[in-house]
Amino acid sequence: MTQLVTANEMQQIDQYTIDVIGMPQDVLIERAAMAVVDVVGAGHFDLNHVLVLAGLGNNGADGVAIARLLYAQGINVSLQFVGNVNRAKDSVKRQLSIIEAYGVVRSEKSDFNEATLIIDAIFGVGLNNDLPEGLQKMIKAANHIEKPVIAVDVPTGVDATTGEVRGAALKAHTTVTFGFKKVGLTKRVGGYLSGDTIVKDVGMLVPDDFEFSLPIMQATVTENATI
Ligand SMILES: NC(=O)C1=CN([C@@H]2O[C@H](COP(=O)(O)OP(=O)(O)OC[C@H]3O[C@@H](n4cnc5c(N)ncnc54)[C@H](OP(=O)(O)O)[C@@H]3O)[C@@H](O)[C@H]2O)[C@@H](O)CC1
Ligand SMILES: [K+]
Repeated sequence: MTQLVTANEMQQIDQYTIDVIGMPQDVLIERAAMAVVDVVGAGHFDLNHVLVLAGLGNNGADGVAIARLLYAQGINVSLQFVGNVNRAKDSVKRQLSIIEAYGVVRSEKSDFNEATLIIDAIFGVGLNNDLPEGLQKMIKAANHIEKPVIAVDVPTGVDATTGEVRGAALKAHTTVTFGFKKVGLTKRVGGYLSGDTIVKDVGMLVPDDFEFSLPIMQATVTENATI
């Protein structure tokens, strides 16, 4: 039984948790990062060279925190910031200043070929337009060499509500999504590109009077194999 949410509903829940409950945003980001690091370390991926792609919003903040945690575990990780770092949100800038102290390698170009695993933390539920041309090209190149990708919250380029692709989208082996399963991960191309989707609780709270607009998704047939 999975409650599905739209991107907007997830953002409302995020904001309620931070603004009303008073949960610090950096705590949510750290818990999101730890949730992804758990999946990275679960033994299904070659961690010889992990490449984290981080964007300029909170999805990117998750990515920078993930790079820091992997580095602290002694994993060979490099961080590529995607976008104009001057336009990055404060949450990302805080993570970038913390990671400076750890000495994590920052890679400017996409060294996809050396990477054995890509962590996609470019865009999440805040995607609100088609991706910029340059990023579309990068994503198509990454999909072409078929490196395993773990998507943070939503595969970059997938609309978390409609499941449509906004110009181009990374194909994920696994998507670690926070709080609730975004409906865009279950339908149209989004359902295919998200790969195995794991929902992880990061401590978000739902207002008592919150009205979900979507039904609770019955478990898929395979999950009901006993019937
Ligand atoms: N909130 C929380 O507490 C928690 C959030 N969490 C994480 O935050 C993620 C949501 O973060 P987010 O809202 O910052 O949006 P995100 O997806 O990072 O996009 C970044 C910015 O990019 C921009 N942009 C959008 N589309 C664009 C395009 N096509 N081309 C170019 N630019 C584009 C747009 O900026 P704008 O254009 O609106 O100025 C947008 O703001 C969520 O998925 C989860 O991973 C977790 O840590 C748990 C706690
Ligand atoms: K992402």
